[in-house]
Amino acid sequence: MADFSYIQEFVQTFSENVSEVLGFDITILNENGIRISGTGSYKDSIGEPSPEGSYLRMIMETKKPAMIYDVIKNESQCMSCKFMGQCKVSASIGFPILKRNRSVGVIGIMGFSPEQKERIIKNSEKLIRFLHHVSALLENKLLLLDCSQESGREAYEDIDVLKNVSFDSIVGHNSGLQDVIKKARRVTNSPSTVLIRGDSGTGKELLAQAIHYESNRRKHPFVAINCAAIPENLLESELFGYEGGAFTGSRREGSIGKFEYAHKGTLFLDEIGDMPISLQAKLLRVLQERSIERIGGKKIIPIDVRVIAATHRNLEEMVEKGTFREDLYYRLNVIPLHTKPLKERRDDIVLFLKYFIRKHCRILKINELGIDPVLEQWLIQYDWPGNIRQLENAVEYMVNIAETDTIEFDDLPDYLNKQENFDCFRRGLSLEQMIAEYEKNILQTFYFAEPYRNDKEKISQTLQISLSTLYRKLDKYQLE
Ligand SMILES: Nc1ncnc2c1ncn2[C@@H]1O[C@H](COP(=O)(O)OP(=O)(O)OP(=O)(O)O)[C@@H](O)[C@H]1O
Repeated sequence: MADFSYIQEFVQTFSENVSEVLGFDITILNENGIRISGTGSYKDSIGEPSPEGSYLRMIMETKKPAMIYDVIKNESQCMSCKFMGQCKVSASIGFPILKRNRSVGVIGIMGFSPEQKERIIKNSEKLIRFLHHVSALLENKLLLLDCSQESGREAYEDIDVLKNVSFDSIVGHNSGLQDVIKKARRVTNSPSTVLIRGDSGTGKELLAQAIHYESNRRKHPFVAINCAAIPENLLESELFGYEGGAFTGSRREGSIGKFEYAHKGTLFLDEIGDMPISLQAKLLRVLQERSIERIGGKKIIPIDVRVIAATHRNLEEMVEKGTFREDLYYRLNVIPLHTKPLKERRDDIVLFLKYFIRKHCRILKINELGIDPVLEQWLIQYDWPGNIRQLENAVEYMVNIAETDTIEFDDLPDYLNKQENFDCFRRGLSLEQMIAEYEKNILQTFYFAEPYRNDKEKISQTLQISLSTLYRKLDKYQLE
């Protein structure tokens, strides 16, 4: 479901325009009380939590608009605010932002001078009506975004894995996997950094999500960033954000980074081994000091983020070669978890096949398909280089392509065809014929491979058969 993090840029530009027209400062908080837009002095605290007990937070709770016009005397609304003594606001009107009647934020018109105070008091009704419209507009914007996300996702609606992930949504009985889950369960509520190691497509991100959604941070964002997919110069601003005008081409109003988005939640740093060494030092500082500085900014912004990092790289080797900082390695590797490749947990493949067949039949709204038992065995012994992701893609393909209510060999995708010889299964050949097929393939490969091409003596030596046997077989398979 969309929240303000999806439209932060829009909300900030909108606030600036409204502020210019009305002649007041504008600020908007999200449902966690984080400032997601602000003009004037509020601009400096975008991404930061607003003061606990502030009257804007109170509006979010009561879902009712409110006005203050004398902060010092207005005890009922400002008493519990930590910043009451230092507050420079002369008057303000706040209006809740609701989404389907649920409080998702609050917008405030803020006056500081006596003149602004007077205008707010004099025009309060009009301003409240105006804020009502703004609030409805923002609600519509979020709902529209939900719709566009939903239409892309509609087909997946019933599928467990796309709902809040839990450890129960991780498929697999394999004892190694269960040990990992057991360990992960124990550390869900700890703030300590987790480092998940494992090949691509082995469920590292899924495990990270399960840790987040089962932790006491679940109501706050799970933010993922792939350090390998973003160019070095952009990665820094993506992570830490920047102030307006921090560099050529940057947005006028600046931008908050993933660390700030993930405040109180979890930041998943995927492919951490690919993080440029120049950024590693900065990341280490953030992990140690629990605060960030935006690019071009001077302010220290405290952050409360749990970091889960993942990589398929051999970090120890990288440390030795000097391409990964040793101090960062130790800082990240506090709780190490390992996800195993499919070939080390073949006992789970049958479960995955059933799970993915069911999932994709539901997506296509067709009855659940069966699978040819010989094909099932073949899939179990197949060496899945792309792991679970590749297995799922293959199943998705087969479910789409199958013509009967059972998935057959003919339904296998071509890219699997090329890697393994299974034509023999397909045609229902006898064992003798299958062996012959296999033998022919081997001879063909050697006969045409560059270092052996036509060199029968070399081929016979390598395959440890006599030259005459080789001639006989080449003749049998008509390879000459
Ligand atoms: N145990 C599991 N149960 C169900 N689905 C799984 C499991 N493990 C992985 N998957 C699915 O396989 C796909 C790949 O998993 P994921 O993205 O978590 O892997 P990864 O190790 O983070 O991959 P990469 O390193 O390439 O980013 C996802 O669609 C995920 O939902």
